[in-house]
Amino acid sequence: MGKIAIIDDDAVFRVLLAEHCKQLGHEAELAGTIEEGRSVLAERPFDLVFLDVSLPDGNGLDSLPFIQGLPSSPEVIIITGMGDANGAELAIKNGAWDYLQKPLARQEIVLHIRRALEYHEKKIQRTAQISLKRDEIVGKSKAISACLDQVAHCAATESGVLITGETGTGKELFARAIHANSQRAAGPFVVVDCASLPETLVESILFGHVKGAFTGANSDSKGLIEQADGGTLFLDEAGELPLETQKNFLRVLQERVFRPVGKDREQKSNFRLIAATNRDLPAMVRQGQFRSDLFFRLNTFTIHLPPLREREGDIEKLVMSFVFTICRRNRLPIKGVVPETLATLAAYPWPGNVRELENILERAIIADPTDPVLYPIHLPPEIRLCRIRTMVSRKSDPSAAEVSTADHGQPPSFPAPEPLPPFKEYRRQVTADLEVQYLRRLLREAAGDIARACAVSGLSRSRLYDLLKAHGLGCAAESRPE
Ligand SMILES: Nc1ncnc2c1ncn2[C@@H]1O[C@H](COP(=O)(O)OP(=O)(O)OP(=O)(O)O)[C@@H](O)[C@H]1O
Repeated sequence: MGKIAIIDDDAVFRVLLAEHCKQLGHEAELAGTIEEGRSVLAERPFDLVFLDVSLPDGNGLDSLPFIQGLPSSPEVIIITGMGDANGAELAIKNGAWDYLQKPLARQEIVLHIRRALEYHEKKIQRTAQISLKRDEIVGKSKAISACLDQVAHCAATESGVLITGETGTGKELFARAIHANSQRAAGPFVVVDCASLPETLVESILFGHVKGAFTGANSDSKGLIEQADGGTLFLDEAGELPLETQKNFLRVLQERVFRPVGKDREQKSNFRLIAATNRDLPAMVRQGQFRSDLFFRLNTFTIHLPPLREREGDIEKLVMSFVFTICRRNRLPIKGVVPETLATLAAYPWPGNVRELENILERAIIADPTDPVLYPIHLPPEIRLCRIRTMVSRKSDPSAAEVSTADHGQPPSFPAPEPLPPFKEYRRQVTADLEVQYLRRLLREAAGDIARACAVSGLSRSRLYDLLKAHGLGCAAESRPE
């Protein structure tokens, strides 16, 4: 017996659909708005959700990520009264089970319910069977958990996988996780970096060559495709594959045979293909830069890795993990990280994603290896200024702050987007923030000894007290000597 939720503002349709569900032996819960639907779904686990697109309080499609992020991971069937090809495409791309248009015949509904529930049951069993090895993948956000579910699903199959996502989001890491959790784990994982294949040697690198095939071929050489026999071939930056090589590669994918340069016989290689790209392959297909037949071969199952700025709560976990490994690697005591540093890192949009975060932390740690704590002052100015900019714009216009933190992955650029605060206010905020950071570090290094703090900073005692008072730091104001 399945548990089905129906979210639709058409009361007659809702009740009729619920009747059909009950006749099939399933339970049905009803909701007429997105808000009602969310509270129904939050109360207990569901296997299947019928979701209307136009609801009185918004577009049902916007709730897809919420529904798919639920622990029971229900299948979703989108229903609508109006034909909406774009909405249908969006729904399917976002993992909806199907997209149906009213009016619906009973038989059609019955078939969809049966299929979706069958699939859901198998999915749950499979996920329970696979306990994913994910040692190196840090993060627990809904967005990344959904990707890990897909990794578990792919690892249990032999199908090709296309991993998409911005640079540095972890495409290779996820490809390795699929391999490590698959039946081919004991076999090789061979990386083809399509972006750095020298044009004249592409065939030889991929397919291998025999001795004497060309000038400089002094011995037989195995190509990457042969090396991947029994394991996984990872085609990194697949969008960079030259058109001529795409044609040859297609044949290898269709038949799993290849011919080394200079050899007259074809050879077989039993490999599983995983490809990755940060390019928009469908657009490249439209522009004639990527073969559509190859694209359809690669695109059997797609995992889209979200950018770091969309993984809520993961930055903190990644920072802790990287600080630990970087300190270990450099034989340093493990540094502490103050909340202000985490807040500063969380406010930055990370166009280079996890790789950029790792590099920034490495630089920050190495730059001041003796300090046992990582403060915002250790971070590059563009990252610190990003948070300050957000705080300033939030003060001058609360709605503008939302916009500036989302920032769509663009590196921070100045001048800041509208509304720009008056220069004086902006400068005051920036200066105040830097002063606070400086004073905190000064007090810590001087271990609270004001005379020492004055000596280190070059500030007079009264100026130091004024600054501490202005920023509300410690009880210095009360203990100030007259
Ligand atoms: N979730 C994660 N947890 C821990 N480390 C991660 C995570 N995601 C990425 N990394 C690390 O970030 C770096 C970049 O990852 P990776 O090379 O897999 O990204 P990519 O998407 O393939 O990048 P590109 O598109 O530039 O090739 C690696 O050092 C990887 O270990």
